[in-house]
Amino acid sequence: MSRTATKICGLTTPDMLEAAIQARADHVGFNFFPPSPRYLAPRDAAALAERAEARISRVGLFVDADDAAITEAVAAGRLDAIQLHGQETPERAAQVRARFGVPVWKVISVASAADVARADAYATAADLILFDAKTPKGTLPGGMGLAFDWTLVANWKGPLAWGLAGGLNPTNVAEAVARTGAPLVDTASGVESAPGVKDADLIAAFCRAARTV
Ligand SMILES: O=C(O)c1ccccc1NCC(=O)[C@H](O)[C@H](O)COP(=O)(O)O
Repeated sequence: MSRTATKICGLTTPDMLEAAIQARADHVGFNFFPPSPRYLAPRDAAALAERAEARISRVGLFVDADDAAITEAVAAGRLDAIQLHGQETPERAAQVRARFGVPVWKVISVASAADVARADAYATAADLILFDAKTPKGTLPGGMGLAFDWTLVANWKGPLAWGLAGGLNPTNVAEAVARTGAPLVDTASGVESAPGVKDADLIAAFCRAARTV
């Protein structure tokens, strides 16, 4: 069985970045959605990206962003992948991949089996599906610390690589991996002491726990 990959999402400071690198996380997420408490302005992403270059993969998170916003962030954050966390259609995901030439991770917000089935439509449009919890109307589409029913994606045999997000933390991530077989796990609020404030010990504990399975 191969090692579970980890992504720490919503880093905003050099200390947080170093903590993720020290913990041997595989990816860090830069959040380019302005309403988020984890928002990173492109000029700040540039400084983090310089530190991160050749040390850890950088995934840029967007919610229904236009090409201009993605263009600025891809350059500033030296992005290795683009995570589409909004209502982007398969056509839009394919367009983003073609235009920016980096892998596209499409988030599918899950509350039912029908939501999981929506992933199939991205078979040729994206490179990875990230299953995350569906959040209540009027709230942020991610980063809310909400989990969904993991049995809906257990041992998912879809047409793409995949990962699991939503309410994962150092305490439950090993069980989540054991129960779903997720090859990649992603967390934001589960490794924070307050919204947007990452905790180095929690990041280390999360990465360690994800790899124990
Ligand atoms: O983190 C945010 O603030 C956020 C805002 C809007 C869209 C997505 C967001 N986060 C995306 C992530 O990749 C999170 O890791 C994922 O939603 C899980 O979050 P959490 O339940 O807090 O671990």
